[in-house]
Amino acid sequence: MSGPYVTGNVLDAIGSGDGVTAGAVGMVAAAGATSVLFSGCRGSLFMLLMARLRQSLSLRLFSHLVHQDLDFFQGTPAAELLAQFSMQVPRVCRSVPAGANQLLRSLLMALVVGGFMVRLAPGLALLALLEVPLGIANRRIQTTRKQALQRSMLEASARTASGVQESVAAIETIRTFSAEEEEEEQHRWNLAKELRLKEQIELELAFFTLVHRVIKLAIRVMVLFRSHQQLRDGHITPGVLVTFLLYQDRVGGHVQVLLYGFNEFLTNAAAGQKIWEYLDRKPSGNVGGTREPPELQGHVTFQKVSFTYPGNPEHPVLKDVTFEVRSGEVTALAGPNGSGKSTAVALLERLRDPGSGTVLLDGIPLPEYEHQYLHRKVVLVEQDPVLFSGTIRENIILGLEHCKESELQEAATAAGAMDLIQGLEQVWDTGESQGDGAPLGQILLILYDGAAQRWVRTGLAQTVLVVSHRPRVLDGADRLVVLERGAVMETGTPAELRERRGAYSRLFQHGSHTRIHLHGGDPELDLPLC
Ligand SMILES: Nc1ncnc2c1ncn2[C@@H]1O[C@H](COP(=O)(O)OP(=O)(O)OP(=O)(O)O)[C@@H](O)[C@H]1O
Repeated sequence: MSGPYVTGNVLDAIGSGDGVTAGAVGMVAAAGATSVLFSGCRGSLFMLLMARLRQSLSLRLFSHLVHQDLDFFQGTPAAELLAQFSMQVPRVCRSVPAGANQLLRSLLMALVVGGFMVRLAPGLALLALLEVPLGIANRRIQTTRKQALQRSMLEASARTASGVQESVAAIETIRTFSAEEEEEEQHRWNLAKELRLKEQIELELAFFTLVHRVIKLAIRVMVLFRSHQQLRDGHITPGVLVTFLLYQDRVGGHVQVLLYGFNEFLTNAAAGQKIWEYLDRKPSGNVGGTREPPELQGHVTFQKVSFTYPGNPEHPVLKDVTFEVRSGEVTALAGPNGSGKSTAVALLERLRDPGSGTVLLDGIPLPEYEHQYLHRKVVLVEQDPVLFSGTIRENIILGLEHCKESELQEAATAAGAMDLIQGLEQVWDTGESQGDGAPLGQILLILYDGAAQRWVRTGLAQTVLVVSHRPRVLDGADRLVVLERGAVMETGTPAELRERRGAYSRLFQHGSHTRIHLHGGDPELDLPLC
């Protein structure tokens, strides 16, 4: 801030014939050097701050999201969540602190420099500072327009991204209906809408910038005209005029930062609006209780359980369902497609909570159990195992960080997968499939298949609940629960139900157990759920 003041003094000294003194040159140099040093420190400190902020916001958002309920993920396109991590978090972390810093700095500079100008030449200062209210008015109109357009732009970008994601995810359906051209047309339309909005934003920006420049120029001309009179009348010296003009440039810059920066700051903070909404969102339902009994019998009871998916409230999926899964037994859940078997399993896994009724484990409602304890005790072996990137070891110990190496090997051996894995030591530790080895997916499928079959056969698990369409698996169970359209139709041993010739027998009548495999599954690979 002292730079223009020192420069003006040096000029006046030259003008009055005193010449340039070493002291005056030293002051100019010191003012410049100090300014350079401080801007360097400010820049690097802010880069460091932004990097840290980005890391911690990303981490907070991710750990908040993984605890949300499934309805949230069902109702939120994955592309929108990805966009938060890849675009919005970096944008907010880059622009918000930098913007706040710039605003504070410019506010301070504008106040101090404005004060200097008023002290140097009050009449000229009032004229020069006219730029502030005019600039604010111009900016305010622009901001309102820009914010509305940017909101539409964000929505349009999210629509384009989720359109691409949906098309990629449903490529088989698109191919089946030969709807490639419709998808292309839809994407073209989405892109065209984005482009139109972008053009409108840029045109408006150009117009309002032009208006601001014209205001600035007009004020500069008036200041020069007035300062000429003041110089002529001897109210100011040429040095004071130079100092004043240099300050006017600076104050103009800072006022611009205040006007434009504030708007920019608000826009960038608004880009983070979704992030704050996600961070504020509390998962619906009860997250978990505190019970961790040392012993479990494994007796499961569904007591008058009803359930409806929030996405389809008109269609109750489970209606007053009551059945037991007894400890030490293999109970099979049977029923035609869509009868609610997977939903019942989802309730037992607490992926969802019943609308009414209760699911009890050893007579205690599931929500009373501690979250991690429950998921260590109630284990789901899925038909299509999900593979995470990483090694086989990491995939097996998912959720069991403190699992010992010996336990890990025991589990793989019990599942009958150790021979395969031993032939592929690289995969076990590195996740890379080498040479002619089987791909990772195949190994884990065999691993899970083997584990599930063994549990059914040997009763390795205390209680087994099987969901299957395979007659061999159903007939091998101790007890059956037959669901139809979300209601329990029959329960009993396979022999009793075969004899009764009711809902269970209907399952095996010609064609009734043939599944339509939209996802390319194989009925013979239907695996038990445990
Ligand atoms: N996330 C969901 N949102 C809305 N409805 C759903 C959802 N998941 C399943 N449904 C519906 O709930 C009903 C029961 O589905 P569920 O998957 O539990 O049946 P299922 O007996 O396991 O069928 P399948 O033998 O084909 O696996 C079906 O009508 C299905 O369309």
